[in-house]
Amino acid sequence: MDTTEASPPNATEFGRRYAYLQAVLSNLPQGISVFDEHLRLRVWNQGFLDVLNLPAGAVFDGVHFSELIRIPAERGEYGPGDVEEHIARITALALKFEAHSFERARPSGRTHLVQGEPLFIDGQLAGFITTYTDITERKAAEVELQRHDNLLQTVIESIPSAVSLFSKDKELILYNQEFPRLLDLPPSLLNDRPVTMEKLFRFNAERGEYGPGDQQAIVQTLLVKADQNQAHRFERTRPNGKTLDIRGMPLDEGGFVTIYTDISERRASAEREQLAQKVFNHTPTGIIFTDEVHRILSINPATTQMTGYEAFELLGHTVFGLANLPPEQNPECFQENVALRGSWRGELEVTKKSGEDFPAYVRVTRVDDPHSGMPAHYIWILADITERKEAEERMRHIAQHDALTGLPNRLALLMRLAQLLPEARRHKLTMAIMFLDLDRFKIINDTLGHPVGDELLREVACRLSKVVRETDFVARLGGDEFVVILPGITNPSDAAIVANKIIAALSSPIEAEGHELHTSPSIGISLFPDDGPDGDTILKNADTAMYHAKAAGRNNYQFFAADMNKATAERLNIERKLRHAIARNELALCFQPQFRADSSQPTGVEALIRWHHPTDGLISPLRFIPVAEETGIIVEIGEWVLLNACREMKHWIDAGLKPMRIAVNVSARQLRRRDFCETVAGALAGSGLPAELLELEITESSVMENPEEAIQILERLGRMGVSLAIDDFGTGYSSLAYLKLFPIDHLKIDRSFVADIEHDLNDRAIAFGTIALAHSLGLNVIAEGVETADQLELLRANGCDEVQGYLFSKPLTSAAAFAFLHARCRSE
Ligand SMILES: Nc1nc2c(ncn2[C@@H]2O[C@H](COP(=O)(O)O[C@H]3[C@@H](O)[C@H](n4cnc5c(=O)[nH]c(N)nc54)O[C@@H]3COP(=O)(O)O)[C@@H](O)[C@H]2O)c(=O)[nH]1
Repeated sequence: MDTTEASPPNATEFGRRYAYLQAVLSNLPQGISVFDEHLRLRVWNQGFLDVLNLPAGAVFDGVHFSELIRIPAERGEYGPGDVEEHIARITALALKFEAHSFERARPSGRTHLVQGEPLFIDGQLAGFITTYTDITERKAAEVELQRHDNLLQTVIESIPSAVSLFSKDKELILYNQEFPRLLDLPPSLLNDRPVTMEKLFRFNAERGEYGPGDQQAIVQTLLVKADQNQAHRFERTRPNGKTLDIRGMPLDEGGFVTIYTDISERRASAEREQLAQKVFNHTPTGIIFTDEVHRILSINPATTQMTGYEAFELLGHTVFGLANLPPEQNPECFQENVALRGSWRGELEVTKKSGEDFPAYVRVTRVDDPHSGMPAHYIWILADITERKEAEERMRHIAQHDALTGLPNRLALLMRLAQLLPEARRHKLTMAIMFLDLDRFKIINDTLGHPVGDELLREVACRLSKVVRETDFVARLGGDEFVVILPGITNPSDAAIVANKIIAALSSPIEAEGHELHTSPSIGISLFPDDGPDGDTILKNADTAMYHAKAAGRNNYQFFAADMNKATAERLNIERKLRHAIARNELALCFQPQFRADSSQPTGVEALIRWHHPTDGLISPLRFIPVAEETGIIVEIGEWVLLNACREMKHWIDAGLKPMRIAVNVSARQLRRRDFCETVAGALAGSGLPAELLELEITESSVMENPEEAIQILERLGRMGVSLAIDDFGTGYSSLAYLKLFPIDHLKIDRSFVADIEHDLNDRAIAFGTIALAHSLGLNVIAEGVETADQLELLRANGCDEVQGYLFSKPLTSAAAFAFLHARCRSE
């Protein structure tokens, strides 16, 4: 209808136009209704009646909207509930005159699209027009399409790969959830439609998915390939390490279906398998693959190399013919155990084809059947540990043996004791432990050098090992200390027999680096269980007994006695206190005068040390000098005595005493020190005493420890002007040959010979013989310990030159000695 005509229509024309309009309305495939602004029906067609299934009588010009909708409302077409409320609600909506569009399913089974638009005439609201389009068929087609789509989506979702479908225009039109997940495509990218192939290529190129290079060029190349519309398949490893298998298939109507499958695991397992095979073939470790009862199924080359067996020689045999289980374990128990626990590891002996055995570290691992879960196979891993075992053995030997002598060391001794003691306890056996120390070893080592000392120790070790039985045990603890264990002795005398054998074995001289050495052992013996319940105690007690053997004159043995420990404790106590004695000013000197035997004129004094301990009182030198010697403290004490004795005599001379000799005792240990002569020179220089007034008393035994060296030292001292006396003469074993060579001035007869000189003919013979000997060598003789006039007379009558003893004076304090000597000299 042309509505643009300029002149208004007349009534006829208007009627014609109205008829046209009615015809249009009647022929429209849709229903149509027009309500005015008061919701009164003004225009409608048959379609409107049909769609809403309204009786013809109910529809007339001016009927109100609410009257018309009452009909479907009463039929329940707006759902259950109050009819008036439905009418009021829908009428209120209509009164809003808003555009609307909705689909409504009718009871007839048909679906209508209801679309309403407000109607304006000359800019004024004039009602609304509603069209009712039957979309039943279209809906059905849409539903069917949707069903297909859903089906397709279900299918592609069920594919365990990512799937994408590009249209012939290269737009992404379909994909499953795996597609964005596997390719890490963000929703923002996929929701921003259209998603073109180029967009995806670009996105991937930018994030480096296709590797390095010019991104634009990469995208172009890919697009060119896509244009070729050919089926393709390739693998791509993504930057995240995942490997994808990508297959593209062109569609007949254009476009592409692409399937992306994650083959990372497949790839990795293939690589693992290859690697496992390489390991199997090239590892130096033996690998044996068995069935569930340990029958060999395959072996690797290393197993052949280790055992000498080729695979065909072992296949079908059980591993137990190769790897020997410990005797206490039988194969059945072993199998049960491994089946139960899943693995076993330990050391086994493996027998080679040659019959030889070698130690192997073995690990057995159960492999279960993946379906039944039952043990199906076992993997035996064998590592030849021969070298490790040998190295361990070497290390063990080094750790437990003394490098010098090859004897077991302290560690081995303790381990052996730990083994033997429980056995001895169980079988009620007696065991002897001998602690052995070499007499004079330190002197030999210090004076002749360590190589000589080492040679001596090696020879002693050799002799000890030969003396004892194979079942006995000899160890070196270090230095010159050895321990011998006699595990099963019947009674203590057995130990004494062995001790005597040891003394005899060491009595013959030892040749070392051109020196003929004489050594002897001091042996302490303790018995288990009598002398201690454990290894530590019996070792300690054997040591204590050894100390007593030394004190008893060396080259002997002593059995441990309980009271020895008391002596040891006292010795330790003295040592502890003695270390502070000088610093705490507890030491002092006293002086015993010496006289001419014929005229009783003073010839000098002997300086004697005294120790005034603040709580223990006066401690005799007989108690502390041996401890000082043994511990080496004597060196410091000796220097102190030397300096102070020289100072006293100088002080007395300065105070008016006629100059006379002062004798100072020197211990063997002092004499052995290389700087001894310098110490003496220092004392003389420090005191200002002339060297001729100093006499050093050196015991016979200390010069005889190393006579050759003693000669050199004594000669040096002689050249300095110091005179020398051999103290305690007769108690040791002086060699006359040496005595002649010593540059000495006095021989001092020990007081033990003087004490009984009146009654004991032997002592008398020794004393008189000493006087004669000394005189024949041009030496003066001084007798000590003269207590009686008869003793003096006997000595004097037999030519003794000088005397010292209580008969004349006891040792005196400095002041008393000065007064005594000063008075005697003045009266001369
Ligand atoms: N290395 C050092 N040894 C020293 C030193 N001072 C002492 N000693 C040695 O200690 C031992 C014991 O000495 P002491 O108790 O002093 O006894 C001396 C005299 O008191 C004692 N004596 C002297 N006359 C008599 C006597 O008529 N009867 C008797 N029963 N005893 C007497 O003799 C000891 C002197 O001995 P000696 O040295 O052998 O001349 C002793 O071995 C001392 O040597 C020291 O500073 N350093």
